[in-house]
Amino acid sequence: MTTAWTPSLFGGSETAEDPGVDPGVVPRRIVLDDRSWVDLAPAWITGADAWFDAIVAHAPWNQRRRRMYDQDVMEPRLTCGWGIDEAPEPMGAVAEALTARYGVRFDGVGCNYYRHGDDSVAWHGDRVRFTHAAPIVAIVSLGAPRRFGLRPLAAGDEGGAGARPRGKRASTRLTVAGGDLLVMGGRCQHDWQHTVPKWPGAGPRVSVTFRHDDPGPRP
Ligand SMILES: O=C(O)CCC(=O)C(=O)O
Ligand SMILES: [Fe+2]
Repeated sequence: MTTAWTPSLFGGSETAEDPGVDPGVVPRRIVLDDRSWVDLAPAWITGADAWFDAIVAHAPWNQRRRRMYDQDVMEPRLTCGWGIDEAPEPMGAVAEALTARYGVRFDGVGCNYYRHGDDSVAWHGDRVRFTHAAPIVAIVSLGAPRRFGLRPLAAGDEGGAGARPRGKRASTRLTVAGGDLLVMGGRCQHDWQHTVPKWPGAGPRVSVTFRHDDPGPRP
C-alpha cells in the first residue's frame, strides 16, 4: 500500500463520469456442468474507462516472481491487492453490489494488469478453493478485450498446476471487454480451471477480482 493513492480515485473531484455499477444490467448464467457456473454481465460498470485510467496510473503495482522448474521467473503481469476496507473506490461500492446479488461479503480485492498481449495468466484454480467448497470469484474487466478460457478437470483432480484437463472439447472460451463482469461459482475453482491466454496485439487490460473469506450459505 502506498500513501500516494487516497481511497478516492479522483482525489475528491468526482464528476458525472464516476465509475459505478449499472443496476439495470442483469448477469446471464452459463451453466458449465451440474455443479459449476459462470455469470456474465456485459457493460455492468459505467465509467469503466475512467476507472481503467486511474487504476493503471495510481495502483501500487508489483512484479511478482515465482520458482518454476528450478528457475526464478517473473509473472507475466503486474498485480496488487487490498482488504475491502482499504480498497479505493469504487471497489467498496462494487463489492456491495456483488454482495447484494451473491449473498457473501467480498472482503478482498486483487488486481491484475496485463500490459499487452504477451501478458497472461496460465490455467489455474484460485487458492480460495482450499478453504471454500463453493467460492464465488467475481472479476470486473477494464481496458482492452481479452479471451477468458475455462476447462473442466478430469474427475478426481482439483484446480492445481498438475491437474489433468477432462478433454479439449468441453472447454469454453469467452471474451471479456472493459466494463464487463464475469463471476465464477459453484465448483468452478475445484472442478474447472481458467486462463487469460496471450493474445498477440491485445491492448492493456486490468482485471479487478473480488473474493470472500466468509463461506456464506451452505450449498
Ligand atoms: O484477469 C482475469 O480475468 C483472471 C484473473 C485470475 O484468474 C486471478 O486473478 O486469479
Ligand atoms: Fe484466477
